[in-house]
Amino acid sequence: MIARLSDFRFPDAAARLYPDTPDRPWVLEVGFGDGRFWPHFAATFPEAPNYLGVELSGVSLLKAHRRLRDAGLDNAILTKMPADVLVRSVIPHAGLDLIVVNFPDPWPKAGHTDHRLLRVPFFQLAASRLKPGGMILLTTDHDEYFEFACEQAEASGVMRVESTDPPAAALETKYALKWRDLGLGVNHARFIPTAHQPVPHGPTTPYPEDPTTVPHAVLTLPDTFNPQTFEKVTERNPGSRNADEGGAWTVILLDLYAGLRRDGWVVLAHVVEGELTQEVLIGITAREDGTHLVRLAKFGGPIITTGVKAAVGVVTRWLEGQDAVVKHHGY
Ligand SMILES: C[S@@+](CC[C@H](N)C(=O)[O-])C[C@H]1O[C@@H](n2cnc3c(N)ncnc32)[C@H](O)[C@@H]1O
Repeated sequence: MIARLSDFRFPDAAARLYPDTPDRPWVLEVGFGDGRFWPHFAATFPEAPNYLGVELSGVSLLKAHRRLRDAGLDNAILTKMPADVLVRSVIPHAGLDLIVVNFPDPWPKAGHTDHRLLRVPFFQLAASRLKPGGMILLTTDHDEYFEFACEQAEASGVMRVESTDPPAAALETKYALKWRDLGLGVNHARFIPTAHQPVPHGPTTPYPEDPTTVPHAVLTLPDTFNPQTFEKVTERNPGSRNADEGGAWTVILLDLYAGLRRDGWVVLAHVVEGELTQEVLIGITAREDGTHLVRLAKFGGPIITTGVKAAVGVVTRWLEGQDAVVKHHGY
């Protein structure tokens, strides 16, 4: 099954995601590519563990989905988003038994190591999300990234490193076969948490069922409001040190569209928060009492983050700049 970010809870629970098999171990694979690892690895268990796969590539997602469906792996969920977002916002504390990373992108160029997944912050996050006895398995052909990851795990203060042989299934992935054909060897390590300090999930919530709690504002537009052009608007916030108050965000209002069916407009906004980006629509709709409602639309399945609430604020402030008078802030 394929899940979108908006299909999850923040944090979620294995019992909700896998209602038929809630008591099985829970395995996360990061960057599953075309999905060859899981059918091989799952077959080494008497019953397939619950599986969550996260990938950035939509093409890979579809290939892997077909492969897992054909293998009859019903308790497998695939999702397309950055791994960091999934692990931080969706995975509960002490939720996972295993995190598998096979042949992660090595970002080999000088100055690009900040793009690597396996750095101190990810190890600390992973230690918080793994159960006692859980671990991360890394298999990679890239010697330099392997050493870097081992150093980062030690530096995290919450992981110990064991070098062992990779599971056979990790040698059957598309990249494993590619490196094998080139005659290259692989490195494998287990990263085992030595502490499970909780890392907060942040203030993310699903799109509310109750419309009154959707981020919004109520305002009066001047009679003269009839925009014929729109200049892009960008606002940035460097973020709070307190993760529960949300991190840095950038909001770009890209365009404004007039409704043809009823009195109103829609703003297209691009919201960036670390690895997470969302394109959201914010409606500006006439109400019976003559005021207008500025509200985040459900279209596109947005989740409510600090940056998405801020986007409603950016639209509201832009309208104030067009002489609107705000009656109520609800964001
Ligand atoms: C070198 S490929 C390896 C694919 C597969 N594991 C294999 O062994 O064949 C790395 C994969 O990780 C994915 N990826 C890179 N960064 C990611 C991230 N932050 N979150 C999720 N997937 C990511 C890429 O899209 C790519 O498919």
